[in-house]
Amino acid sequence: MVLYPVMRKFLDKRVVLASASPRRQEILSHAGLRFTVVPSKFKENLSKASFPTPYAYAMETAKQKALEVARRMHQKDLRAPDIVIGADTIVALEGLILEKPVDKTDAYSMLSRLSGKEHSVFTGVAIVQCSSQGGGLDLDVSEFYEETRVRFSQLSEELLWEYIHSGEPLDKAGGYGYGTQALGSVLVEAIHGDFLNVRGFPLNRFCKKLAELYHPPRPEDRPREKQDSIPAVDTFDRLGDSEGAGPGQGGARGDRCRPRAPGREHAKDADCKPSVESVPPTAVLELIDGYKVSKALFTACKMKLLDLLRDEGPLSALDVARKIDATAGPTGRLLDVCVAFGLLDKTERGYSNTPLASLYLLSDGEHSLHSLALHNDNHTWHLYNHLDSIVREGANPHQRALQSTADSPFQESFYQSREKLQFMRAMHGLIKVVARQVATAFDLSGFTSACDLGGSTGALAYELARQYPGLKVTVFDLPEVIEDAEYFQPHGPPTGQVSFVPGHFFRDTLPEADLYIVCRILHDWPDDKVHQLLSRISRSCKPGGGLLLVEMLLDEDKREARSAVVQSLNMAVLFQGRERSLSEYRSLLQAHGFTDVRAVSTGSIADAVLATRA
Ligand SMILES: O=c1[nH]cc([C@@H]2O[C@H](COP(=O)(O)OP(=O)(O)OP(=O)(O)O)[C@@H](O)[C@H]2O)c(=O)[nH]1
Repeated sequence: MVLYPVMRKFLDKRVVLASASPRRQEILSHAGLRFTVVPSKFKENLSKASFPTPYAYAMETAKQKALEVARRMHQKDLRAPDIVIGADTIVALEGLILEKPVDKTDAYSMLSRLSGKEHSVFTGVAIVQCSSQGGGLDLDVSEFYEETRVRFSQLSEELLWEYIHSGEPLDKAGGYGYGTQALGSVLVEAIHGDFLNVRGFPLNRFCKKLAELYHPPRPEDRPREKQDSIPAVDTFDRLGDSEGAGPGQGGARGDRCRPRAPGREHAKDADCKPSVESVPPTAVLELIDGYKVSKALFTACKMKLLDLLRDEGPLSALDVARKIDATAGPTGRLLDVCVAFGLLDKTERGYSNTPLASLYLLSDGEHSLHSLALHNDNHTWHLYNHLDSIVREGANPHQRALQSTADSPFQESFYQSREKLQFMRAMHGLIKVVARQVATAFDLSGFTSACDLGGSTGALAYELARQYPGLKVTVFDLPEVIEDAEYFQPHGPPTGQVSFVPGHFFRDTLPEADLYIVCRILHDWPDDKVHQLLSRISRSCKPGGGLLLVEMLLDEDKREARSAVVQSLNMAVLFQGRERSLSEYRSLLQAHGFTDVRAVSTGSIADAVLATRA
């Protein structure tokens, strides 16, 4: 699936990533870019002292990596790719440039320097546009860098060595890895900027750079565009031109047939008919096939194939089929789909789980989304068969049959059904993957008591308690939820910071707290119910108290934040709710006396919005 609209323009281009970094490959392929990996042979030995700044060094190294690949490919094939992307990530601390440690002692020296301090991570990126004509090679290089500030906790010797012995530091700039799959995240106290930049590739700025390179805005478009925005796909025309000016050669604008996303043609382009060459069908075909891929994932989860491969893998398709009592041919094909979508690795020894599957798809992992997959398969999937009638009539057939009293759809639809525990596990997994980012999005150390309304299993409450030892958190949820919350308690001795109180947030008195939290609750409801709940919170919240909303934020135009617009449709399918943009939440909050509304985008399944009771 192509996630970033700009990437679609590159589907028919030969794009090469001149990097052996698995993280760069992961970031770009998740964003929907199709590319071939050709690791650069450039020796990273430029003299650091000859560069005025650390980022100038990173940009030059990135450029040399990309140029080496472009030239080598041209020599070998007499045809260079269309675009070569190179990158280099470094850590800079007090004028010192740290790259990948050469061994454990080097890792120790880097990490002990970083301990207790703030440093910068710079990634230099070079985009080399190639055109080969008459045997020659024209190269047009564009470079940029991104900076992210990272603060480390004070690290004990024991923690340092334990981390070094994990083996993670050795292939990473500065000797540490950051991100949900990286152990090194435990070392990081705060981060300011693009976290993907720390992992090796600043995706957001990369897309903006592509926008700048391939289509500077036309004068008549300019007032509509925000300074910092990523243009939508229909502004990327130079890449799609089959003839005329090539990359870097300029060319008159507006006088050529400009391919646009279907349905987005401007009136004046009506005579420029899109063709299968200028608008390839790939994106539509991928959309048509999307459900097959989801179903393959659900089936792999339902058959516990990933658990099997964890316990007994690597296994051949035949062995897997024998062990699950299935037919070898289709089993192999199901496994191959999992390989193609990054869930499994396939070698001559057989199939095994990738880190992605190990972290999120085992049935019992700490961050398992296995139950979420099963819940989608067992419940949500069927509702989508009624999407047309939901769109027509405004509610799913389940809701219409129940004629639910508008303030208790959850009780009827999940918590009083056999699906209750699976639904709780699904939601628990979802919150766990974002809990740390939400808990640290703002400094909440000034609050001493918090109440998580509809806090379910306590997934966020326990994370808040971990991050803020002085904070006591009450989870307020329906009695039938609270009675099962004990199954989800984290391992280790209880600290007494988290307690559970049964109640209904539309009917019962809310527990007292300095900070109220509503995490993925408001999106379940239409505006009138949201007003009702905010008004109840506002009455309980003392002046100066806080309200932390955790929701996926739509962009203001509701067209770019893809997962949020899909989730918004999903809320209509499930509960007659919807996702909202920051300005919509701001007006709702202000209407109930909350001011100083600030938002932090986590880049994950929910963003964080903090407001203060005036
Ligand atoms: O949190 C993380 N921080 C950094 C990384 C990885 O660190 C390396 C940085 O090294 P470099 O830029 O020189 O890239 P290489 O791995 O050598 O690959 P090239 O072939 O492009 O030179 C990079 O892999 C980051 O992704 C990380 O993984 N997590």
